Amino acid sequence: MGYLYRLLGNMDVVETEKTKTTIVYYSSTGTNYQMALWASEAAKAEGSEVRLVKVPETAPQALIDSTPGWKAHMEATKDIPVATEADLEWADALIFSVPTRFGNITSQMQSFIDTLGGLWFQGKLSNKAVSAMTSAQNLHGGQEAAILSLYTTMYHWGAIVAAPGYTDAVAGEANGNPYGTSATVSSEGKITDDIPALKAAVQYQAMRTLSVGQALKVLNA
Ligand SMILES: Cc1cc2nc3c(=O)[nH]c(=O)nc-3n(C[C@H](O)[C@H](O)[C@H](O)COP(=O)(O)O)c2cc1C
Repeated sequence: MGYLYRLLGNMDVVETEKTKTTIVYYSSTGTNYQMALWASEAAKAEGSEVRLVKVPETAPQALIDSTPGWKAHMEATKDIPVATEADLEWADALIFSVPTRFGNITSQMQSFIDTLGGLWFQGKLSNKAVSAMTSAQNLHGGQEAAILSLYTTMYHWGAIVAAPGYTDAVAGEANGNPYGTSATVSSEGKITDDIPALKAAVQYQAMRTLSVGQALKVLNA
């Protein structure tokens, strides 16, 4: 009863305030950056305020410098802001995009997540709508495992996972991963999926996650 009263009492928040979406990504060769960018454009088109941020790079500079695609991507995205606790606290909806590495997320993303203990302890990561996207080289290279491992953390936060499922045809057409959009990349780092279908799936996932974030604003007001 108290919960319902609070919910209804805050309905004006849903009507009047823009949804805030933070898109957090890690990318070595540009795939997850591209997906994050598509999600950012889609969220803005839906009227959301958006922050597009990358997690800090932790790999040795010598390794990056010796890998041409990695080095070029770091240079091309040097002006993208680095993710902070404040970017996560600010948002109603969080979308993550991270490569699959050995069937898991990258250590760069995990390192950033491991700095969020204080925010979690204060309850500032709860009741946010979240979803995740990934890319991998192989068609069955661990995409689902990577996304699900990230969702384990989200459940600890008390976030609300707004995975695409099969709630729309476009979500199924790009690799059919119901947990989150997954791209397939060649060893040269080029996306081998049908780009319009992949982009449509990313756009749909972004729209769905921020819509859930908008609905959850009543819990966070
Ligand atoms: C150390 C390492 C581990 C990887 N592990 C996997 C894997 O388990 N499965 C897979 O299909 N691809 C794997 N890949 C390929 C990456 O998923 C691919 O490079 C990434 O999706 C590209 O994303 P980005 O362009 O955003 O960096 C691995 C790549 C590296 C460098």
